[in-house]
Amino acid sequence: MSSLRRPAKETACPSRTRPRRPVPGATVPDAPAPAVLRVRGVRKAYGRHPVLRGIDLDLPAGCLAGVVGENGSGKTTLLRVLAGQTRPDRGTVECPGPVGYCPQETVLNPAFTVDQHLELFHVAYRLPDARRADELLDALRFTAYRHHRVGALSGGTRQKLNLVLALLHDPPLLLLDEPYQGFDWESYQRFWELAGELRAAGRSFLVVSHIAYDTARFDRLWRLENGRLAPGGRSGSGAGPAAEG
Ligand SMILES: Nc1ncnc2c1ncn2[C@@H]1O[C@H](COP(=O)(O)OP(=O)(O)OP(=O)(O)O)[C@@H](O)[C@H]1O
Repeated sequence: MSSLRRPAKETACPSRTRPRRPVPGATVPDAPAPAVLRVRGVRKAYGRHPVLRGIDLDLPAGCLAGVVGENGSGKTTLLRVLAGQTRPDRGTVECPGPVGYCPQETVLNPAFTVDQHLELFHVAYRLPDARRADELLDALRFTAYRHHRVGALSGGTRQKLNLVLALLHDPPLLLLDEPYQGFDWESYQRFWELAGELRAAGRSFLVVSHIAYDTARFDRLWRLENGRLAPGGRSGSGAGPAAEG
């Protein structure tokens, strides 16, 4: 484990900042949101190929953060490290609560239906009822596919299921790898509506994408370059997601 480094200066999420000087007579502002993710000095190499060369990152509650970077820059590796699926060579990752991880590749069984996937995850998460699943299916408008086998779904619809499975247990931190890949325009908009509602309820997101279509939607945005996070990112074409299925 590496020694702790001082994090790069970051912009706080606007909705969660505590004013420096409270106005006399005003109600006492909320305390600063506790961190849902704290990353220090994370490094990862595959053989002699360094991919992450020292990642420092903090996320408070109720923050929509993005990481953009070119293909092969290490975004998936970073998310896998944060989700605990890949062990870093050095550094620390602290997240006190449960995590919802939506990987780039679907980890679904093509022979099972949408409903069967939901039932499996219900049991795994020990959820009391199916209410949240129903709400999420409705929010992403794919209730009609409940009884379809996943192998017969389009890529975009499979991705919706992937997203629902990551959100089902209402985790405080969501790690989403190219979450709107394959979405049509309406689904893309619905994704952002849902993300906005969850952020307002205090959930935090780290969204990884090779292109940031709407940089203004993020409270924080980094660019992963040469194994390090730099503030900001180049905007994409603005034309929305590349529909794939
Ligand atoms: N398991 C692995 N073994 C060896 N090299 C790997 C492994 N996984 C990723 N890499 C390499 O690490 C680098 C970063 O890959 P990664 O998938 O993290 O990038 P990415 O930014 O997510 O790419 P993309 O935008 O194409 O999804 C690439 O050069 C890739 O070939």
